[in-house]
Amino acid sequence: MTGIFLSLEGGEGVGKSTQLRRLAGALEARGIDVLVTREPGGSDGAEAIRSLLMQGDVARWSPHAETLLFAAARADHVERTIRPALGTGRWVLCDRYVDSTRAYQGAQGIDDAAILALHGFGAKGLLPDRTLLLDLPVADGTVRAIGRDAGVADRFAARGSNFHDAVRTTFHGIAAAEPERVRVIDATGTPETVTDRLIAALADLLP
Ligand SMILES: Nc1ncnc2c1ncn2[C@@H]1O[C@H](COP(=O)(O)OP(=O)(O)OP(=O)(O)O)[C@@H](O)[C@H]1O
Ligand SMILES: Cc1cn([C@H]2C[C@H](O)[C@@H](COP(=O)(O)O)O2)c(=O)[nH]c1=O
Repeated sequence: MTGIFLSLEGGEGVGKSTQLRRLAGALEARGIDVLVTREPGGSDGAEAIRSLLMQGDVARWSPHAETLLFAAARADHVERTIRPALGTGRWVLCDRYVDSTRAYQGAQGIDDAAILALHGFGAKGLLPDRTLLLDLPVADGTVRAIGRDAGVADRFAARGSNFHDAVRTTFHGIAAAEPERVRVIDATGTPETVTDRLIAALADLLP
């Protein structure tokens, strides 16, 4: 029995965590056994690496070191959490995955082929069955995130709008290159409206 692997992607404050919870509820209401997880994190080792990645000065890690830390966290997460859950038939809903590395570390000059090679080694290349890319203008996501965090930004959110524009552009490039896996979801409007769009983008996978 193999479950379905879904990832939610997008920039800061677009509503991934909100939609992950709402989507999990909607799937459970259909009788689907769901595991909600996140990156970086999702296993004991990966959560420990998350603390290293999220705290401290913006320049704490070089882009190369940062990329390796994300890949190491993902390797542990996939091995200890994601594959076992999929193996028992559960649906895994993951808040960010390898496309975030391609977008965020890619925006710092890390080569996409190198990121995918690391992913091939660390996670044996596991990709989601469907990636839902929540799309919102950077300024709108920033307003949402500031409202949530009361102005306290982590190492990534603290970067400027040029960086976040590059992240959004890279996400769009991935979606254009892999339209079957990656669906762009308009993240404007109410949470209810956005959830309806997500469910529609999963119609072919639902039982
Ligand atoms: N559709 C929506 N309309 C208005 N506000 C929203 C909507 N969805 C989420 N929010 C609010 O925006 C803020 C950011 O949402 P959320 O934490 O889900 O985003 P995120 O994409 O997970 O952010 P990050 O990547 O920064 O962790 C929260 O305060 C949330 O309540
Ligand atoms: C998986 C992953 C994440 N990031 C960045 C993106 C975000 O700014 C943070 C995670 O914060 P969140 O509130 O949990 O979304 O980490 C990254 O740069 N590269 C990655 O692979």
